[in-house]
Amino acid sequence: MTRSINTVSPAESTHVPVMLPQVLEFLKPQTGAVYCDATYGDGGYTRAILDSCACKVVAIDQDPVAYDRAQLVAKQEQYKGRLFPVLGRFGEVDQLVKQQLNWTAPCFDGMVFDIGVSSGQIDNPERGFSYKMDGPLDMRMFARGSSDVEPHVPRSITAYEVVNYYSRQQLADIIYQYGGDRLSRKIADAIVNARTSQPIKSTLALAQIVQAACPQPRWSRGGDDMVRNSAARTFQAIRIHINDELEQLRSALTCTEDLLLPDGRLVVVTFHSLEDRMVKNFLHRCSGKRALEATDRPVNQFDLKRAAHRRSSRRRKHQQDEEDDHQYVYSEGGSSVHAERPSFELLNKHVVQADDDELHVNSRSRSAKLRAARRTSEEPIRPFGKQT
Ligand SMILES: C[S@@+](CC[C@H](N)C(=O)[O-])C[C@H]1O[C@@H](n2cnc3c(N)ncnc32)[C@H](O)[C@@H]1O
Repeated sequence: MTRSINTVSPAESTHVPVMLPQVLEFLKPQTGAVYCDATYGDGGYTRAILDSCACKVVAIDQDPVAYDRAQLVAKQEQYKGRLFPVLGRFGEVDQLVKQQLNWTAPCFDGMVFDIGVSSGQIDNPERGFSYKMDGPLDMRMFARGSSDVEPHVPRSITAYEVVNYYSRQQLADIIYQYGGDRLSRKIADAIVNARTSQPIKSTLALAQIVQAACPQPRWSRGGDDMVRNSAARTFQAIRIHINDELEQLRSALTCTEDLLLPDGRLVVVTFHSLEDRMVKNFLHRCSGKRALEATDRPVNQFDLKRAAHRRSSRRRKHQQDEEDDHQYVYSEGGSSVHAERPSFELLNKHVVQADDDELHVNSRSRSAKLRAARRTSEEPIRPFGKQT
């Protein structure tokens, strides 16, 4: 297999940063300050932060290709001594900072997260993220490709293993939970039936199986890929599962309370309703706002027509929130300190979304949601429990 991804240069950058002006507006970079870009990707945010004033940036990415790219950028004259690339997962950002930089918390004046995949990852068929281009079923963000063994990144299953070895029920659960596809059982059936004759080896083979199981209804033509295309949703679901994306975010949010200096700013851009809900919940609890009411919860955008199902899933979510609340009250000894001594102050009352101009030039920004907050000087609240 040819592997053009091994050689990178800063000029190869293909990712158009989402809501960049808004990110800078909320982060407010200051001369002499130190920021953490927890999702370096193609470096769009990092370069903009560094270009805005004489500050420093710690740039984290779990993708070795992004890390290599960051190292090249760090050698450029204008960024020398100001950009610190770190290879690793943002869910362990506290450990990365301690072990790789030898810094102690709190150490950041601002942290920014741009959750998800970069265009560079999607557009490289060898990474296996795209249902539109043929490639191996990989989808690991923390490896260069399925044929690589990286000594310094975690070993994990690939999409090949998920698709060919997971049970029908496991597949249906993943596709429903992370892809929001109400036809998840039908898709899981189609995958299990197809693999009885021979293993499913490529992205296009998987996409064809899913699309054949759920042909695109005529009413759904046009609009967002995620809304109209079952293959897009199935690929997203498998990617989220393989890269443990929700758990990574949950753990990273908890780390921000320890790593941000008083007055430090947190900016998070998400592309999935489950992620946005997690960020909203975290910031609301840390800022002393009530936990989300059942009616506030983002409903699964793909399930709008299924009211009955929605009601039962709300009941499940409500139960989950009650469990979270219980855990919180338990860890804080039953007092409601979060309301009196909030660790964050919200910077935007309503979620920020891309404006029409950006939507026009970057369709990827359609589902992006930005939330921002300022760290107070109060003790961490850790609404998701303590870091282990
Ligand atoms: C949407 S891109 C970021 C794009 C970047 N803001 C830019 O302007 O170029 C997301 C990046 O985050 C990385 N990423 C995703 N999950 C991660 C995790 N848990 N730890 C570290 N990096 C992660 C991906 O590898 C990808 O490069």
